[in-house]
Amino acid sequence: MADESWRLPNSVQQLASTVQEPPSRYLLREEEPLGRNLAGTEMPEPIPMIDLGLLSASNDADEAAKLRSALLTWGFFHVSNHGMEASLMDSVMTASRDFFRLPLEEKRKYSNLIDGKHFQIEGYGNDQVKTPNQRLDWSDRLHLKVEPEDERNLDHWPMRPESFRDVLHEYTLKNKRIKDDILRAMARLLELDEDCLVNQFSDKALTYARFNYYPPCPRPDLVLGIKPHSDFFPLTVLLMDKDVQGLQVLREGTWYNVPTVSNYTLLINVGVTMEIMTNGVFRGPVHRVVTNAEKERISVAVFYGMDPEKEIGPIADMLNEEQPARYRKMKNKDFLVAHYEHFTRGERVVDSLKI
Ligand SMILES: O=C(O)CCC(=O)C(=O)O
Ligand SMILES: [Fe+2]
Repeated sequence: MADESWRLPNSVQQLASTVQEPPSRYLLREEEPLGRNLAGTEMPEPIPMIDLGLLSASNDADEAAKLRSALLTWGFFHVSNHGMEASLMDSVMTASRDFFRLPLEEKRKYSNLIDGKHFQIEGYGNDQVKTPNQRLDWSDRLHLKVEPEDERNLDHWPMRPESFRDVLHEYTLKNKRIKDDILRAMARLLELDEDCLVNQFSDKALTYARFNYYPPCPRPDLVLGIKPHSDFFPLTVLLMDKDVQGLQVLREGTWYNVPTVSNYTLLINVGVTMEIMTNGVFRGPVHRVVTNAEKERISVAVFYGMDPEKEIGPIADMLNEEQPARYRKMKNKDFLVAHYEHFTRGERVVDSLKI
């Protein structure tokens, strides 16, 4: 029988503690479409910081202008004054760190491989490996469905550290309000009805949390923590490691380093579904994560998606004769499958939907 062991990736955390050189499957190749220079460039101006409390309470014109500029240039923005307690943000980071510190056999209880073989989206592990020469990312992750709440697969929710489940539940509740405030502000910028974007997310809408763990890497010049991608779901709320930089954003052909933030802000970005809904006005930025030779890095992303049965397409109120639809419609769940196909090849699914 053919050797299929290439389908089963290692825990990168374990690899990092045992090898001097990353195996060749992790190394960037010369023909890398977006370049092999991983150093990144300093941003010409920082990603805007939006005072969400001010923006939500009074639709403050300066904050709205900053949000518009952030969405049109970076596709990313920081939010402060968002109402989430600093202590909760610390607890999320601590629970994540404690989870990844558990022995491998404990983490594997939540594996994303059924019977150690068949890939599923939820659980602890790595990307699906589809071909023997697929380049692999230098990270492990835990990916969990958090909403709809009655569809949570608690089998995948860690029992250790003990606080993990409660902390994630609490974090999800607090994040939801932040997401709605942001969506309302974005709808106002588009001169849509204020609830137009919020209403795209029904009670069947999917929300996933993804805990990313990037171990130290002996070759940060040749290995990526996460390959270039645009997020799929309309909105991502990211809690970044306060001490270790790693995220890079692509803008007009240049990779920019996103500096760490020491205060309790959240980093928000839009994804390709938002790009389609807004008919290409708010574009899902391409980003990637580089590794660090000495330090581990952790991030926690919450991805806000839609009902899988819903059809995704440009919002009707945004279309007219001058602005015809630029993207085909597609059922969300079919779109998600197409996204993962493109993702493992390092391509953007949204480009395949352009009319
Ligand atoms: O680790 C980060 O800063 C970004 C992670 C990311 O891009 C993702 O999980 O989609
Ligand atoms: Fe991402």
